[in-house]
Amino acid sequence: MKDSLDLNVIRKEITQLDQDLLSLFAKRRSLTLNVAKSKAHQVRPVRDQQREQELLVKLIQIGKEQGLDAHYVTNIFQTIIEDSVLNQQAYLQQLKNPNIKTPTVSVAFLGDKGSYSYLASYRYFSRRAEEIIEFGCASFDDILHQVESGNVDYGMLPIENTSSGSINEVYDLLQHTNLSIVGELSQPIDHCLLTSVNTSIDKIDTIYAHAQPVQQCSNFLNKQDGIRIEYCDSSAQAMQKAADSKLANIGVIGSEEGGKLYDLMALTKSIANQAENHSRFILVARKPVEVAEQIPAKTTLILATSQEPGALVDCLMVLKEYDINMTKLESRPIQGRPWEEMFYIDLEANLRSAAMQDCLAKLTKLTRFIKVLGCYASEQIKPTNVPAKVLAD
Ligand SMILES: O=C(O)C(=O)C[C@]1(C(=O)O)C=C[C@@H](O)C=C1
Repeated sequence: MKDSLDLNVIRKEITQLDQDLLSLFAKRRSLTLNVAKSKAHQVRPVRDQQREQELLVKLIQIGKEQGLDAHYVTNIFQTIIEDSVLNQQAYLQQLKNPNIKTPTVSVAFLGDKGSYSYLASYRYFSRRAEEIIEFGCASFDDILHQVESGNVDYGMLPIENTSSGSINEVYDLLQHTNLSIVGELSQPIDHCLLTSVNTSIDKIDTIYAHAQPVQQCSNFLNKQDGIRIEYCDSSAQAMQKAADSKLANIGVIGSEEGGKLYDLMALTKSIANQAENHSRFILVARKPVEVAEQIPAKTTLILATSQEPGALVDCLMVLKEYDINMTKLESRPIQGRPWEEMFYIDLEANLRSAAMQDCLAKLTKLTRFIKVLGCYASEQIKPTNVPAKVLAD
């Protein structure tokens, strides 16, 4: 057979090319770190969407000349740029907060190895620490307790999901903690039906799962006749139980990545009701952090208004006055005070900015209770759009 059609020869060449690509990605990363150093010096924002758009348009044009379609090129480079922005942000945050502990951090999260919170912890600290001391917990309450008592440095908590909404238990716990929110992370969640042995869907009669994934995969589960759900405290516990069973009738809901840690295989992928399923996590610590001026910041407040008509509207009007965008408004009952609500508000603002300080002073006058839960770097990086004409041409 000609060398050009020999599978082993072709694969060897592909492997080499992929390794060359990795070296180029690493080289690009170190260049963007120099960009961050330069921006730290000049106090220029990390994000420059005009530059991103010019870059994407140029790359699409060059890609087309080499037979690569515009969407493929856009997807690849949006991912590369997102990584660049997050890396630069992590670097600038380290510079702004020299007391942040590295290279070893201890993190408490829900569940054990392979849980979504475990994966989120590793993802968040992959840019910030060299080693993670894992501390799996059985409840959200325990996570906060471990951080409050100084047993661990950080706690990773899921706060909302694009298909099942807010995680009320976490909001309620935040009312009573002295911890600060110091970071956030948006993690894609791809629920799969995993099994410990090679089997088929018609043989499955029991599924182990945590309540959240069950809610998020209700359409898939409702279509499976005669299946019993056995609720577990976390996805990790569910995966461990399924792995121990080694039975063809047992399935478990979890991520493919987490399942691999338990030697589980994906029988059916992407079983969530919504194809785009993301969870937002918050990271809590005993001390607050400062957010560098070059980075988009978020500030989270909790407040209770008076019981008069329009009291919340008055607060929202203050945000309008200072042109501060609100990305989330959640209300939760105040424990022990029937029909009274505590409001949780996420704002696109740096706590240290003059606008946010003035806004806070006005809100304090308008509310019965107000507390800053934290100010942290926003990690929700919206991709820069390429003009439709460029994609279509
Ligand atoms: O060129 C810059 O200013 C960069 O920060 C680098 C980079 C990139 O990775 O290409 C990243 C973020 C900016 O929004 C634009 C471009």
